[in-house]
Amino acid sequence: VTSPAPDMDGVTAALKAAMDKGAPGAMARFSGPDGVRIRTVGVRDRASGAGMDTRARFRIGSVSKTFSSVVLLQLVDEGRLELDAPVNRYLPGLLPDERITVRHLLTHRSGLAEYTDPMFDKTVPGFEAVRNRVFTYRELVGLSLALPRTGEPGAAYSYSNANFVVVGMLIEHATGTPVATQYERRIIKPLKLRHTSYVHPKTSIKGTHVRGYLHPDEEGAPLVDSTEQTVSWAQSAGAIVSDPADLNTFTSALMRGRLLPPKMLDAMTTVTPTDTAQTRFYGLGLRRYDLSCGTQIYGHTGTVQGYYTYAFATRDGSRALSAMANTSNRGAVNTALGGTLEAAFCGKKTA
Ligand SMILES: CC1(C)S[C@@H]2[C@H](NC(=O)CCCC[C@H](NC(=O)C[NH3+])C(=O)[O-])C(=O)N2[C@H]1C(=O)[O-]
Repeated sequence: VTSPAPDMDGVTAALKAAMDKGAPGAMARFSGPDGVRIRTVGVRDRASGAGMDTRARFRIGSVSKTFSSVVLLQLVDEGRLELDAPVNRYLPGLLPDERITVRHLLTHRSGLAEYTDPMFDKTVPGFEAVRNRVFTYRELVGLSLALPRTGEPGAAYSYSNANFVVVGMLIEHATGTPVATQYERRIIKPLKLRHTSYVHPKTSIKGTHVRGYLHPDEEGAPLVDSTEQTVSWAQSAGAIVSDPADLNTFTSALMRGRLLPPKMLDAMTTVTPTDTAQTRFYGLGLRRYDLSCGTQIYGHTGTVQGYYTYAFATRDGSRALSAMANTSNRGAVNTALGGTLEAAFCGKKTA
């Protein structure tokens, strides 16, 4: 079955809509059987006026969770961790409930509370309070445990960065190395992701990069340049830097089975619904979106101060799209940017 050609006019329209809603710029890169298509709108740097550029790096936020999930699932495949083992078997005393398992973390069903809700309740003050801070994993887990749990282990999906902070702790416990080493050895080097890095707690982004701009809560207040930050509030839940080409390489390679053996990839892509409409699903550190044309795409979304990201591929890895807009705290921008997915994977709408 031949797949539909991407509707790149539709992708451009979605990027322009993201700008209309408040993004200084946006970009998308599609990789498919007929090659690569790129589109850019607006600027990657408001001060210099430098145009958006698909060779520029940016913060991918929670797309990092899929990188962390791949490393953890490789460790499971190597017999060094067990998916259905209690987290406390590996990290004694860390969590107050022995029933919370490794799988509960990867599916956001642990009941661990989302500490970024209070942290970023006031968007700019919250960001300024942490942008140069360096947290330990245990401090972040402590912030979550200070809040009421969201449910019983295994009961309901409730997204929390805390889950993937603990995933980072498990990776470091099982390997005796920092997560950065594992990303490099297991994903970045094998896939030759030359513009992907985990530089926590450094605040700068090396090479050509996109500057990110945070919308304050107060309507009409000037944008805040949020490019430089440690992202220590997220770490293994959101601190990776990458670019569109590397993200497409990553999602395609993952779906083609280059990072995980078939049974582990099947486990990762076994999903449950996260919305009542049953078009949004979550597996093990991986989202599945069911598009209007029947195509199912797998990947992750990201929201980090100044950057919205989508990084998805088809189940056979033959088609991939990554899209980014350099603003955040502006839901309408995120929604508009999401329009690139339907255009890219479903092609031109027939009348
Ligand atoms: C589930 C999400 C959306 S939130 C989660 C993670 N990002 C964060 O936890 C940061 C949230 C605050 C970001 C900030 N918002 C505020 O400060 C609002 N007061 C902004 O918009 O820059 C990520 O990335 N994930 C997204 C994901 O997985 O798509």
